[in-house]
Amino acid sequence: MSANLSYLNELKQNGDFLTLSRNNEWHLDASTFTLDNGTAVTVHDTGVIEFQPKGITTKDVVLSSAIHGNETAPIEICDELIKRIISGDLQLAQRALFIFGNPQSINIGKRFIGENLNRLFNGHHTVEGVPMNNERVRAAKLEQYVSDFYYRGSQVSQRCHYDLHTAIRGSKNDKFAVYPFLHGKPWKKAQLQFLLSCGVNTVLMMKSAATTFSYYSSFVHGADSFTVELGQVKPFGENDMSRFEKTKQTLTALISQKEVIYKEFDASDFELFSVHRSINRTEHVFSFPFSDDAENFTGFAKGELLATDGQTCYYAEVDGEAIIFPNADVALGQRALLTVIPLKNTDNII
Ligand SMILES: O=C(O)CCC(=O)N[C@@H](CCC(=O)O)C(=O)O
Ligand SMILES: [Zn+2]
Repeated sequence: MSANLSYLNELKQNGDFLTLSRNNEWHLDASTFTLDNGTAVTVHDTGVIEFQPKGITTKDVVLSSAIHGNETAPIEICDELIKRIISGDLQLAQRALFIFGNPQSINIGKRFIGENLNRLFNGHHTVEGVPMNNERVRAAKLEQYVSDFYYRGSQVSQRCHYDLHTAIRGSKNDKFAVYPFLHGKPWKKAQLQFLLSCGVNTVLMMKSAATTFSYYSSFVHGADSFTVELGQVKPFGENDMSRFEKTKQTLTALISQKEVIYKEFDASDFELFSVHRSINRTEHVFSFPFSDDAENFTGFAKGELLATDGQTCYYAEVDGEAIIFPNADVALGQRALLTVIPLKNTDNII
């Protein structure tokens, strides 16, 4: 065995792909092996591991976490699933690709190292005149791993991608998902039912293209794709894992069952929002009038101040315009705030 693949025996023994990835922050040599139950395991790179069960599958499932390294609960969920699969405790019925996006940022407990990885997808990693850095290289590779995974699958399989995050602030609606812009295609009840089963009853419908991982897999690969916010960010060891039980069970069923039957769609189970606008930080002097502990989904009355960007003041345009992801520390040119309003027209959900 090549010296670089000396990790294989240990991985087979302990299934600890997370530690292996954290010990190899930006690169790990590829390798493959087969579990006793016939599932083929392929390590593509650090943080990127694929499972192909024996027999016919109907879904190609991508589960990503650590696109932001300090968002630990999703990392713990995926770590547990990977260990259960490698130990043989969890037998898969569907193809699955797990991604720990940014192992070095996990190690330093920060959102990112040099640049926010989730602003670099859909080709934004490679821009003429902008120097590459580790995150840009990683975003390009992650796109390639996802493309290859979907292309190797059956072209009639359902593609899905759940990019698991936790939010910086607390949220009135603790768990919520971002449905990437579908360019006029309908939203899917079946996906909303999957989210509900995960404990996510709040969904924000985006209305423009984005540079996020979930938008990339949705737009480029036609995947049913979401950014899923599973609560507030916490360091390792401080997550109350009982809050993620429904999510874990639903993800487990998704990859281990041939078919999963969800509850019938009922619009009253959900709080659906339409993204009203995105406010970017364009000036060094940028501030919010509310405190750091103001929660996501806090609503403002029409005319109330929402943000100040240099000389520009942004006021709520409609009663109840609510704040999502306010962050005054983003890089210049990036999104500092989303606002949402209740979704009025649900005709486009099939
Ligand atoms: O709480 C925050 O401010 C950010 C949490 C987070 O990382 N959210 C994602 C959302 C991506 C999307 O809009 O689909 C992000 O900001 O990258
Ligand atoms: Zn995040």
